[in-house]
Amino acid sequence: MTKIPDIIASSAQNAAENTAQVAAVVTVLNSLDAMIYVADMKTYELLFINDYARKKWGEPGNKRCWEYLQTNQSGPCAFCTNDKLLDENQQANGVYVWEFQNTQNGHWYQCRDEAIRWINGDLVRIEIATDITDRKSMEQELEAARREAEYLAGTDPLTDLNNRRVFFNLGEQVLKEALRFNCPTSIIMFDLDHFKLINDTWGHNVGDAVLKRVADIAAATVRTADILARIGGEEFAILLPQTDLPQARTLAERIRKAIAADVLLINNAPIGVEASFGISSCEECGELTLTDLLNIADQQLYLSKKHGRNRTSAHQVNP
Ligand SMILES: Nc1nc2c(ncn2[C@@H]2O[C@H](COP(=O)(O)OP(=O)(O)OP(=O)(O)O)[C@@H](O)[C@H]2O)c(=O)[nH]1
Repeated sequence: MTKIPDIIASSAQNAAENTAQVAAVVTVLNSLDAMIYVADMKTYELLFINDYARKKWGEPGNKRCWEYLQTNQSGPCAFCTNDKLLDENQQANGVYVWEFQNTQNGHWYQCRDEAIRWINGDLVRIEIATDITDRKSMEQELEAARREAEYLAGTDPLTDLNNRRVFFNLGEQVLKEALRFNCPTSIIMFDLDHFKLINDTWGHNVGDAVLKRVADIAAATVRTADILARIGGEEFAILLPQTDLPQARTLAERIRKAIAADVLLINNAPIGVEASFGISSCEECGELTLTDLLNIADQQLYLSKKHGRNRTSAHQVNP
C-alpha cells in the first residue's frame, strides 16, 4: 500500500502544491508530543509513523505494527482494537479510546484509535497514543492509599482483626441473608478473664501482646466465612453464618481450650490467660437485630463470668 513518503516522492512537478501540503501535514504530525501511526488493517503494514514513534521505538524498516511496537508477538496482538473500529458493515465505527501499558518500554499510553480512509480509498487504522505514565502512577498510588485507608478504617491496629464498625456492617448483612434463606446464625462473644491483673502485673505492653496472641488463636480457628472482630478492649465477637448452637459451642470450646493451653513467654516468664464465652443462636432469626443477638451473647458471657470464668454459656433464641 502507498506510504506518505512515496506520495511526496512520486508527485509530479505540476502537483508541487499538493506535495507541499502533504509535507506540511507530516511536519505537523512530527511535531506532536504523541505517537502516531497508520497501519493497514489487513496486513498490519505500517503506512506512516511520526518522529515521536521513531525516537521511542526506532526505525520501523519493514516491520508490521505488532513487530515494531510490541515485544514477544508472533502475530497480531490479542489486544488489537481493529475489530472495534469497524461496524458490522465494515464501515468506520468512530473513535475508540483505551489505555494500554506498552510491552516494550513499560510506559502507559492513552490510545485514540480510528479507522480512516487512506489515499487509495481503503480503510486503515490510525492510532494517536499519548504517554500517561506519570498520571497512571499517580492514580495507582492514590488507589493504593485509598485501599490502605479503607483497610485501616476497618481493622483493629493491635490485633489486625475486623474492628467494631466492620463487625456491625457485615453483621447486619449476614443477618439479612439468614432471614432471607432461613439459615441458623450464631454469635460467640468472649472476654479475657482477670485481664486487668495481667496489665497491672506485667504492664500494658505485655497486655497488648496477650491480646494479639489471643486474636491469632481465634483467627486460626474460625472459618473464612466467619466474622471475627475485636469489639472492645479485651472483648471479641464472632458472627457465624449458617451455624447452629451445637456447632457454635464446639467452636467456642475449641478456642477457649486453645487460649487456656497457650503460654506466652515474656523474659522467660510464662504468662497464661483464660477467657469466658457467651453464645446466642437463632434458627429462624425473624426480626432479631444484630444488637439483639449480641446482647443475648453478652448476657451469656456474663453468666460464664459469674459461674467461675473460663467456660462457655449459650442461649438458643426462639424464633
Ligand atoms: N493492654 C491492654 N489492655 C487493655 C486494652 N483495652 C482494655 N484493656 C484493659 O483490660 C482490662 C479490663 O479489666 P476488667 O474490665 O476489670 O476485666 P478483667 O480484669 O478481665 O476481669 P473479668 O472480665 O471480670 O474477668 C483493663 O485493665 C483495661 O485497661 C488494650 O487495648 N490493651
